[in-house]
Amino acid sequence: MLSCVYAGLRLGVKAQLAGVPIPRNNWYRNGRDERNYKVTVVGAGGGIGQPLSLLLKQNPLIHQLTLHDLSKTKGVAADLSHICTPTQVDFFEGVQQQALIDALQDSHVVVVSAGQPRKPGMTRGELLSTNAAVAMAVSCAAGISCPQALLAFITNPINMLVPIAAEFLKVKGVYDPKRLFGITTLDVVRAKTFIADFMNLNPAMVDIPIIGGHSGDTILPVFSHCSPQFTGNEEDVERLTNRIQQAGNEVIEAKAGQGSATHSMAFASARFVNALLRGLNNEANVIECAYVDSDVTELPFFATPVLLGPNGIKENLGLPELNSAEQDALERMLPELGESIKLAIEFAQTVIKDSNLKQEQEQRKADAIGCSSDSTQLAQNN
Ligand SMILES: NC(=O)c1ccc[n+]([C@@H]2O[C@H](COP(=O)([O-])OP(=O)(O)OC[C@H]3O[C@@H](n4cnc5c(N)ncnc54)[C@H](O)[C@@H]3O)[C@@H](O)[C@H]2O)c1
Ligand SMILES: O=C(O)C[C@H](O)C(=O)O
Repeated sequence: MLSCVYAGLRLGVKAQLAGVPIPRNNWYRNGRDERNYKVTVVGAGGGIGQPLSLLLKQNPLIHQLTLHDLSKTKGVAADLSHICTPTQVDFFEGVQQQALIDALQDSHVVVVSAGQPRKPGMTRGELLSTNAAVAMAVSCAAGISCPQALLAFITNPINMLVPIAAEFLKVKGVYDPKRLFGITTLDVVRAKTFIADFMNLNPAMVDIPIIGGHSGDTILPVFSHCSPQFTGNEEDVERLTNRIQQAGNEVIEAKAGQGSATHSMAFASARFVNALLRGLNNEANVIECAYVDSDVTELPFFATPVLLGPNGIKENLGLPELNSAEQDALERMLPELGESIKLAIEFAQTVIKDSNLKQEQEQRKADAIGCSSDSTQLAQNN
């Protein structure tokens, strides 16, 4: 470990002496330690969680990487801990909520990839019944252990789990719409790749906003704002839009029942987490598309480009100006996305009503207005 650090420092000094700029991402740069953040990965033993944790172990802003899953994190953590970067790795595992509460303690960022992936022929919406419990467990644990953390969900159905998480965070009295995210970066990563292929460019040169949500027609790439300008015709836009919208199925079919996208999602989510951390670090102009609490359309959640800062979302940059085909696509998608959000909120409210969380919420309201314990009891009985 130490020899790695010294080798890194030597390389850094040599590069400086030779007038070679030290790459931005090198963790040994200038002896300056900006490694300030604790990131917890929930679902860290899974297909996404493992490669995501590998990428985060190399992130220069993370001092503590905590892995949580029902099982497997002991081995993954031991394995990652041998990698010669200064990031400390620890793990928690087990089905008990306490393991999650302990894992999340004082996290700055929590990234959630826990839950089942689709099988061929399934829609993302069909994952709701199994994966809603993850949104509930993580939100409740975050409310206790890290109410200020940025919470970023990978788990599907993103369009529904983010509104569900918001409901549980509200019950816990810790909902901050600027700190809750559904990660849609994979759609952007795919769009950059497919457009770069078409235009014979390096994908790193391509940028395009993707708005809406994360499933089928709700994924809307805004080709009129592609940079550099998209050179194809209308048919090319239609064909590539369709490929971006269906790219999840492309991977699921190729994996033939062995899960959905994992490595590309690990790449996309590591990039998104890095953007959140750069925002926390107060870097300028950190912009990513994400599915967030929103007032840019009539829907309460919507993906748009957001400017990130020390408290999460600094500014929602809103809808880019749309051409008429994009405006039509937006109007077509709104009812479907709106219906998913409505169902999700109803689902969460039913669970809340049937659980003792409602009582907890009433108690907190009563405490806030300084009620006596007698009147609190009355409120609970009602
Ligand atoms: N947002 C996106 O763009 C995107 C992209 C790809 C996949 N996904 C979604 O990510 C999720 C995970 O995919 P995967 O391929 O990693 O699945 P996976 O089955 O390989 O891994 C999921 C992991 O979650 C763990 N888990 C399940 N319930 C848990 C709980 N309550 N607490 C802690 N851990 C729990 C499992 O033990 C498993 O290790 C799926 O829902 C998938 O649809 C989203
Ligand atoms: O397609 C899936 O179910 C996984 C993910 O949402 C994807 O877009 O690859």
